[in-house]
Amino acid sequence: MNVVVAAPLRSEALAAHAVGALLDEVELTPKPGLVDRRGGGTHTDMTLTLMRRSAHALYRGFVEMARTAAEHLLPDQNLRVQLAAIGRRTEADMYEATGGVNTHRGAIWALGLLTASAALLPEGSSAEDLARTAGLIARHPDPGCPAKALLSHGSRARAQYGVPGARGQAQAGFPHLIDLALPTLRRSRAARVSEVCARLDTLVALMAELDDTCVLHRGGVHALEAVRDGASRVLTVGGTGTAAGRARLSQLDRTIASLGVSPGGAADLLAATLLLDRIAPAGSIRAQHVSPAMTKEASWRN
Ligand SMILES: CC(C)(COP(=O)(O)OP(=O)(O)OC[C@H]1O[C@@H](n2cnc3c(N)ncnc32)[C@H](O)[C@@H]1O)[C@@H](O)C(=O)NCCC(=O)NCCS
Ligand SMILES: Nc1ncnc2c1ncn2[C@@H]1O[C@H](COP(=O)(O)OP(=O)(O)OP(=O)(O)O)[C@@H](O)[C@H]1O
Repeated sequence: MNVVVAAPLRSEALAAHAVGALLDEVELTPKPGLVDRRGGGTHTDMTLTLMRRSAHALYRGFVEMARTAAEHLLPDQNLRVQLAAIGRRTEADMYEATGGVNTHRGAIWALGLLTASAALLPEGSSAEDLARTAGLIARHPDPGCPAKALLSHGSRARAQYGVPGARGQAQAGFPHLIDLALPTLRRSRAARVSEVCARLDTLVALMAELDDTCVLHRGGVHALEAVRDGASRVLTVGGTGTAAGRARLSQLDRTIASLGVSPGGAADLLAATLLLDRIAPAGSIRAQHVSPAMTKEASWRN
């Protein structure tokens, strides 16, 4: 039964889910290269405590995004402008909480858009509808975008390697969430692996497919290919719920440590997947759609 929650309370509930999803992501262990319960991964400026503090600091911004979206009837340019301003204020909250470290910039973007679209659409909307509506919002121009944003690591990687990055992923309606990550999470659960393994499988599936600008800017194409190949090798032996998959995950961990890169984009999309899993009912995902990513993923399950 879907309980209809009054708009202000719903905004707070959605924001709490967004923060909860970020905490679930960071606590998940072992994640190659990323901050987890073992430590900072390949990040010298981040700890688990810092990531937790950062996630909590984003609550206010997510509430504001949800409230603003709830007041709108359409995912229009006006909403985009308002969300961008809130997004930048939320980034400032993050930097204040972390002493200037970029702990969640990509996550504010992805989870902010999804939180806003959940507030805009009726409760119980499907993950597909939430992702599509988030994409509609993201496709509007951002006139307040400061010129220095063009110097971000993601912008540079996009220009140098011609990949769509975080912006392109959102503008396309988060295809990696809908066609790959959420189906992987739910399929791994249905195969009765532990919840930790289902989430790790989801992260690894994302790492195997994503053009992650975090990896590209630190390690270039060679590193991205090594990450994707290592992640695919975990999946081809049945995922992290198997002994062989676990051994290959450890190997991937060592590869990523030696390359000194970090799959931050995959981590963001894992958190976004966990948010959709919390707020969109299971079974509402397109079951018929088969993308190349899913076909590839299906091959490791056979
Ligand atoms: C679009 C954003 C992410 C900036 O992206 P850009 O690539 O220029 O910058 P930056 O390198 O700082 O951040 C990119 C981050 O996205 C993540 N990421 C990397 N690759 C990918 C990918 N392929 N898919 C998804 N996320 C990715 C990583 O965590 C990375 O750190 C965003 O920060 C932004 O424009 N913010 C402005 C505020 C705004 O509009 N907010 C409104 C909605 S909440
Ligand atoms: N558990 C996690 N560990 C590390 N990064 C994460 C994690 N979860 C999400 N991320 C994402 O990774 C991004 C940080 O990655 P990274 O530090 O590589 O970015 P950067 O600041 O652009 O680069 P650099 O640190 O090389 O200067 C954040 O935007 C954040 O959203």
